[in-house]
This record gives sequence, structure tokens and C-alpha cells, in this order.
Amino acid sequence: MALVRFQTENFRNLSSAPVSFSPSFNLLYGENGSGKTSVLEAIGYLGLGRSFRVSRHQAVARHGEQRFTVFGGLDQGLETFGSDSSGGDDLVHRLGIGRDLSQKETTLRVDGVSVRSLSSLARHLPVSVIDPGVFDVVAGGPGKRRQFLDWAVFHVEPSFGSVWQQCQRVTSQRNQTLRNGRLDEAMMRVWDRQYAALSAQISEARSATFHQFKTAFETLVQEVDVPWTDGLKLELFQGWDISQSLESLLLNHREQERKVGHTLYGPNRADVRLKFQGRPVSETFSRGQQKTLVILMKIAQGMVLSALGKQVTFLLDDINAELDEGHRAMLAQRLQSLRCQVFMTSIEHPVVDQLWPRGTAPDYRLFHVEHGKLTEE
Ligand SMILES: Nc1ncnc2c1ncn2[C@@H]1O[C@H](COP(=O)(O)OP(=O)(O)OP(=O)(O)O)[C@@H](O)[C@H]1O
Repeated sequence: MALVRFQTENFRNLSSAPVSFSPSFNLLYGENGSGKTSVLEAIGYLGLGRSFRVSRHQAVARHGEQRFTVFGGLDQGLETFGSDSSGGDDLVHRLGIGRDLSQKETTLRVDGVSVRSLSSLARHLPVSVIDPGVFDVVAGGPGKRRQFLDWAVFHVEPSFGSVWQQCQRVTSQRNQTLRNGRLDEAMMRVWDRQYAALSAQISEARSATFHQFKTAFETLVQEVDVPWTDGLKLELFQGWDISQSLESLLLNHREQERKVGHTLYGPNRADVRLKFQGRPVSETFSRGQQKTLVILMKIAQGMVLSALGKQVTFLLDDINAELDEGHRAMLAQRLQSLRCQVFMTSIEHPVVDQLWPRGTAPDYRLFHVEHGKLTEE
């Protein structure tokens, strides 16, 4: 599915005028501070339930306003091969997310009906962001790579979101018991059993998606011919040595966990380890190679979802500042062949011939952004 209708109220500096987007490429250009990132950020709210650039909802509500809303209309998009979206009014889903700052309340709506869980909204619009912060997937800590992997697992395995939430609840109860002065061993064993069962489900889902991701990644690096990836190894670490039972591992490390006061083994410690000749790529690859690697990993995720018939909406924020012309073209052409929906921002008017060989550009819409208003050209 693709986001073809869009409207916001009180979202940063954005105008509340409704906008129609292409189910394929949307190129947004405008000067600094015009509102390009805000458009992507608002789209991100529909697919992620939060901002991809700030942690507090307050920051995105227009100054002086107590409530903001984002609406999106989805059509069939390009996901069913051979039956492209008409671009007409055949909306398949209507999504809405609003936040009341004074009540500290988020409202979610799917097709006019209030829903409680964010996943009910987010599963309709798989949003993948490529902005300057994305390079932390390689350069940053394991949490960034877990987030990267879990985004795909969430869209591949329908039950993953709820199992993950249950596991978070059990982990926090387990941690509270660990922190109690006198350890209640009987209670710990109850938590251990529940935690181990949920961890096994999470690990299984992660492992299945990771396998698909790795296969897609290996295919991709062969096709785009990046010789410096020879010797690169992608491995999933599940958060403990899975040749051992998690329950007995926890029992054997009771004293260690009691001292630190939290759970040290399990899915919260998982990582996608990226190694080149046995050493972390963050220590061996150049900045440029690390950036290219993240882009290839993002495309490989797109391949996994695309193979399941899901259209990913990519938000590419200011990639001109991060990627050279050749890599930008590679990215645009790959996303075109995966039939993704793409929103791409730039300060300068985009040069379409630099992204696709002449005559091969997909259907795209071009928008000039000025003072928060989008004007189609
Ligand atoms: N809460 C808010 N309420 C009103 N305006 C805001 C709010 N937050 C930011 N702005 C303003 O919104 C404008 C748009 O910012 P945005 O980051 O979207 O611009 P941009 O076009 O992506 O700029 P750049 O090219 O510099 O990255 C800026 O002028 C900013 O000062």
C-alpha cells in the first residue's frame, strides 16, 4: 500500500492543506527551514507512531498549540504486480494519529475506528527512514541494530509486536524482583520460566527474518558489485549462547544479576554483528563504506518485505549531504525496481537525470516546499 493522501493539523510549520502523493516517487525540494523534514516526520508518525528525529511529542506540535494530528489515506499502491494504483480515490485505509499534550494522550484511528495498539496502525504503512542518523546502525551500539532488525521482524511476523510487549512486561517485573532486598527465589523461577518462553518466541521470529534478510543482502552485494564486502560477515547474536537453555543460564547467574539489579541475558541483549575479517566493521570500514553498508542493509530489508508483497515507504531525508551521486542513483534505481514508495528531500531542485538514466525515471511527483506549504510542479 502507499500513502497517497496526507494532511496535518498543527504539525510543526506545516500547512493544513491536503496533499496528494504519488504511490511511487515524491521529490520534495525547498530551502533550509521550509518544512521538508517535517513532512517526512509527519509521515513517519503514521508508520512508526513517533518522530524519527526527536523523542518528545511536544517538539512537533506547532508552537503554542496543545494538539496535533496527522491523517493519511492509503491506496493499493504498487504492491500487487500488474495492478498499479490508479492514483484515484480508491482509498483502502484511512489512518489517523493525534496527540493531546495537556492530556498526554495519543489517539489512533484506522478507517474511522479508534484502536488502542500502535501496531494496528503501523502495520499498514511500513516506513523506513534513511536520514543522517541512520548510519548509527553500523557505528552505534547494539540497540540501533536490534531496532533495525525488529522493524523487519514486526512486518514479517504478525505476532511479534505483542510477544515483544509481553516480554518487556515480564522483564520489568523480573528486574523488580531482582532488586528486592531479599530475593524471592520461588518468584524468580516463575519469571524465569515466562521470560524464557517469550524469549524463545522472539528469537525464533528474529532468526527467521534475519535469515531472509541475510540472503537478500548477499544477493544484493553480488548484483551491485561492491568488492570491499568480501570477507564481511553478518551474524545474529540472540542475547545469550543459544546452545544453552536460557532458564538454566539465568539460574546459574542469579547472583551476578542480583548484584547489577537487571536481566543480563536474553533478547534485550541481541545484536546483529557486522564483522570484517573477524573485527567489527565500525573499526575497520571507512565512513563512506559504513554509509554504503547501511544503505545496502536498508535495501535488503526492502527486498524482504517486497518478496512478501508489501510495499515499503522510504523516507530519504537530505541524502545529497550524505551520499555521492553514484550511490544516490544506485539507491533510487533499486527502490524503483522494488516498487517502493519514496519521499526524497533536497535543498536544490532535483536533477532527475542524475538519479535514473534518461527515459527510465519512474512516475514521480515534484513538490516545492515553502513556509510549510507543498506546491506541486
Ligand atoms: N513546533 C514547531 N512549531 C512551528 N514551527 C516549527 C516547530 N518546530 C520547528 N519549526 C519550524 O519549522 C520549520 C521547518 O523545519 P524543517 O526541519 O522541517 O525544515 P527543512 O526544510 O527540513 O530544513 P533543512 O533543509 O534545514 O533541514 C523551521 O523553520 C522550524 O523553525
